[in-house]
Amino acid sequence: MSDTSINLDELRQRIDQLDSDILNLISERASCAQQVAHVKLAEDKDAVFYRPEREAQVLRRIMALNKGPLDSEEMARLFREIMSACLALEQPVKVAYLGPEGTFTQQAALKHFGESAVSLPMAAIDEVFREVEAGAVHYGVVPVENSTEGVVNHTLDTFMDSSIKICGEVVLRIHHHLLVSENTRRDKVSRIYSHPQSFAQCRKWLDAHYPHAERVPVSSNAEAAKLVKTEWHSAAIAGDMAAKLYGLEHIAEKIEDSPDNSTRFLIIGNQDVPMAGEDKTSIVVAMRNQPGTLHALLEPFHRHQIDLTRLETRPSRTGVWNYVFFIDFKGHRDEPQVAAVLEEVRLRAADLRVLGSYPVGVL
Ligand SMILES: O=C(O)C(=O)C[C@]1(C(=O)O)C=C[C@@H](O)C=C1
Repeated sequence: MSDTSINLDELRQRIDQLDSDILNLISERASCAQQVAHVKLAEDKDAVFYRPEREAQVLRRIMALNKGPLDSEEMARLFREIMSACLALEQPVKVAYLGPEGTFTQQAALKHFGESAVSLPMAAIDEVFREVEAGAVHYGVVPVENSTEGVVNHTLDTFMDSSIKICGEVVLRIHHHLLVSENTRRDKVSRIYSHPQSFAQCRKWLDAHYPHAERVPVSSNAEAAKLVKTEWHSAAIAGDMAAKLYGLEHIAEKIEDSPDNSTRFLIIGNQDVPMAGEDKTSIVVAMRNQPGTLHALLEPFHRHQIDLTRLETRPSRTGVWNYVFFIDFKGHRDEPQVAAVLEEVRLRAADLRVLGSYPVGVL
């Protein structure tokens, strides 16, 4: 045997030993999580098991401690899954998302909660809200804005009629691929299915590579992937989850026009989340229609040096609310400075509702 094979055996023995150590440590961690569940139940019989602020702290700490060679995001993803499995021991978490199966929203749900969460597809954004409000699921995941296409108005509008809270956010890099089935004649693609937003995000690429193919908009990327299965001359634009779900092959990868195309999703639920250390707050404010309204609304943020991360205006759907503003800013409602701003804005507004303070997305 050569030297290399002796080294290989030795290295594999070391890996086996390390795996046994990791196994024991993960089991010990899981037992700890089980004990945490008992403590929570002893304190409150309706205890909430999922703790977004704690999860954010655990992941950030791991990223800060990591010395490589694995990069910090990769390491955090491994711990994400360990924590997901630990939470499932305490209570399997049920999450509704904007379906069907295979959408980017499902990918976002699993990125945030890990693979041990039970994810349930819903046909529409309001159904996700309803399921959470009714207590049929613990949390919901809905898209709220895309870096290329802007805000998802339907999600914002649904907040106006709901008492639901925002418990978290997750940002997903969106990669679109041109997909075909094994029966597709790759040289004869004359029709492409996708969601209108995906067509918009891949327009330049399509104009350059498939200028003559018919572009057929459908309700989701996953639906597009499903349709392609049965048509020999069609392709779909969709993401990895849909490709895997329907067993499709890639003709071209990452065809989005903007290399940092990403979508932000909100985690909605019924709980107020304590401070994690790096938080955001989302509010909806109704202002009277009079000169200087926007200045009056924003001035306290400027004076208290609070960083606004998003401002959207939506038409009010009642007579009293002339303008409705959705505002996201850095900080938690329990921080004195944020509480002071909220009080000032409340005095100037016709109405103000805090949709939630929650940890800034970690992964
Ligand atoms: O610290 C807790 O409250 C736990 O339940 C433990 C734990 C973990 O595995 O670290 C699991 C689930 C929670 O969402 C947060 C953290």
